[in-house]
Amino acid sequence: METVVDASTSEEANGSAVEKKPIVVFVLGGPGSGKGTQCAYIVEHFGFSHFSAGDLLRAEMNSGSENGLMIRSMINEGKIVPSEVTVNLLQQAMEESGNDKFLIDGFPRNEENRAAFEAVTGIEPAFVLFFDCPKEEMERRILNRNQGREDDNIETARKRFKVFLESSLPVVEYYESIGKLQKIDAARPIEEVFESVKTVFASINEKVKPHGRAEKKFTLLKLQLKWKMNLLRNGVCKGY
Ligand SMILES: Nc1ncnc2c1ncn2[C@@H]1O[C@H](COP(=O)(O)OP(=O)(O)OP(=O)(O)O)[C@@H](O)[C@H]1O
Ligand SMILES: O=c1ccn([C@@H]2O[C@H](COP(=O)(O)O)[C@@H](O)[C@H]2O)c(=O)[nH]1
Ligand SMILES: [Mg+2]
Repeated sequence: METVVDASTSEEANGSAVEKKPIVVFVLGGPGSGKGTQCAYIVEHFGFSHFSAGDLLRAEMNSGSENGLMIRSMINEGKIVPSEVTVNLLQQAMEESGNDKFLIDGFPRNEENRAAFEAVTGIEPAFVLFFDCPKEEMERRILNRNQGREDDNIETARKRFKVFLESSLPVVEYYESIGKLQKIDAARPIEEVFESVKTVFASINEKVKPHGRAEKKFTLLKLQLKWKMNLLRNGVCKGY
């Protein structure tokens, strides 16, 4: 597996810094594999902002927005919500965070998601964490979660798992093929899983050093401008 390359510290041959891009880490894994749990620890230790695409969609669903009914029906069927909706929510959350280091949890879910995020934001992940967990263990965790999620029932869990195998695993395999995948054995107790996660982040920590305050603000302004230009150029998201 190739070592992680961080987009934020690219330098020209003469050593002068060119562009500081936001640092994005995608966090993938089957339903109930422990993505949200581990992200909370990563935030605490490594100063990232964490955005779960599923959480953003559930908030949008409950906000009374025009997409609410569509999102509810997709979530209850374990289906993948159209990219323009999810990318829009992620982009908004990233802009509003004031941070420039992001953990994007549960996204991209399929190839279309992956391509849309890249086309709209111009950002590729520094690396991708993949929580690898057996189906039976994921099922057990979902059914014991008890957080009032409408999709935490055996019927929807199985649909989500099928969609994960058919649509999300190919994305995981894509990142493996380009050397960006960091695979973690997620079947172990939470603390043990986090030990492995820590090792991954510690080994790339030098490369993902936090930007200074002024630098951070400048990065975000450039980011917003770039997104707007990408939209004008590509028109990827019909909803804008
Ligand atoms: N390593 C672990 N061992 C045992 N239980 C765990 C572990 N990690 C997480 N859990 C528990 O399993 C449940 C699912 O975890 P979590 O919500 O983090 O998964 P997720 O990957 O975000 O799921 P989803 O894709 O459905 O959002 C939670 O109740 C959590 O406390
Ligand atoms: O990028 C995404 C993320 C999620 N969904 C939908 O939400 C549910 C729940 O997602 P969790 O990651 O388990 O919170 C998922 O089954 C999808 O229906 C999505 O469409 N796109
Ligand atoms: Mg989650």
